[in-house]
Amino acid sequence: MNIPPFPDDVATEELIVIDYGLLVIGDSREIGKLWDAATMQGFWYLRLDDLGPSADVMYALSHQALGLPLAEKVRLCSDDENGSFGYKAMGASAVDQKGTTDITEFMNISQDDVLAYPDVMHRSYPPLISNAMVHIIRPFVERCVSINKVLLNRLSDRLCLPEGTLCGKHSSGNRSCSELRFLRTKPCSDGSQIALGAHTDFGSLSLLFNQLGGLQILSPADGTWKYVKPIPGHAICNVGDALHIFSGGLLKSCVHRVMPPPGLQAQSERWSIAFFTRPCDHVILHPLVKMSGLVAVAAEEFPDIMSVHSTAAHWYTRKSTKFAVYDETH
Ligand SMILES: O=C(O)CCC(=O)C(=O)O
Ligand SMILES: [Fe+2]
Repeated sequence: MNIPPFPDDVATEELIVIDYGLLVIGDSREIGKLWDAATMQGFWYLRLDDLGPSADVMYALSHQALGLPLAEKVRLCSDDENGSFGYKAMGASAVDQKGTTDITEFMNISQDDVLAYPDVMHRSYPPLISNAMVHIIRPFVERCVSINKVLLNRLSDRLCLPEGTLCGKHSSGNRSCSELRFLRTKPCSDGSQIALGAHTDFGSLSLLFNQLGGLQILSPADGTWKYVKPIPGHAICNVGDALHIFSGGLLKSCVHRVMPPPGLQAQSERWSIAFFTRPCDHVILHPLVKMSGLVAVAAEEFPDIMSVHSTAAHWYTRKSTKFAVYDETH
């Protein structure tokens, strides 16, 4: 794809760049950078040397999946118990108090369904997707799972939690709301139209693969919206609510949204791929104060977090319902 340049005259957030290979080998300086990013902005770039080919194949698949006729996609509207997996049409959620609706459609594919294929854990998918499960989707999902495991282990250690604590809350084999998402935003002549409303991510860690701008974060430094510029070869990573809660508020789940791509990019359709790692459904979201003195001290400052005591599945359902109707607190 010929990608028009990201403009240099829009407010853009500088994110810390972290090299995934150095995290894998336990480089202490890189782990320190991950800690700084996760505790300050909650967002960072993750440099992945071999991102290119698998992401390209996934973009092609996302074009085919969201290119299915609308009637077929509508038949895939989420009907699972947590209301997540399957299709979300453009306009299904409100982006402001007036009830203006979003202009982004999704196809969500459950991690459990991908890893268990051909068994079905939550729902089935159209042949276009199921035929790609083994050779295209599963290797990509397995790679995302292993990246997020490395990130969870490094963060778990820095939180002074017993070894493997965070990964243990995400063990595959138990049902979870973890999912792969394909997103498409149609070109929009109104640059002020919010494409996907402000939210924090509901799970633990999100990996985003973007080619065009449009993602904005509410900058923790000054509370204004700033674009995140996509960098080839890098995923954009962020902390979600579950890690914010487990860590007693130390790890930041930053508010973000999607706007139409800026500048010359506005003419293009925006495609994006996201992978969300979420705790297993039965896991209780609560600060891990008994497992880490660091978390216990941090949590004292956040009474709101101390009062959270919800399963991951319930948190997900409650947040996605709020997201659909617009609620300033989501
Ligand atoms: O498309 C993007 O860049 C972000 C999407 C997002 O924030 C989400 O799906 O939760
Ligand atoms: Fe998000």
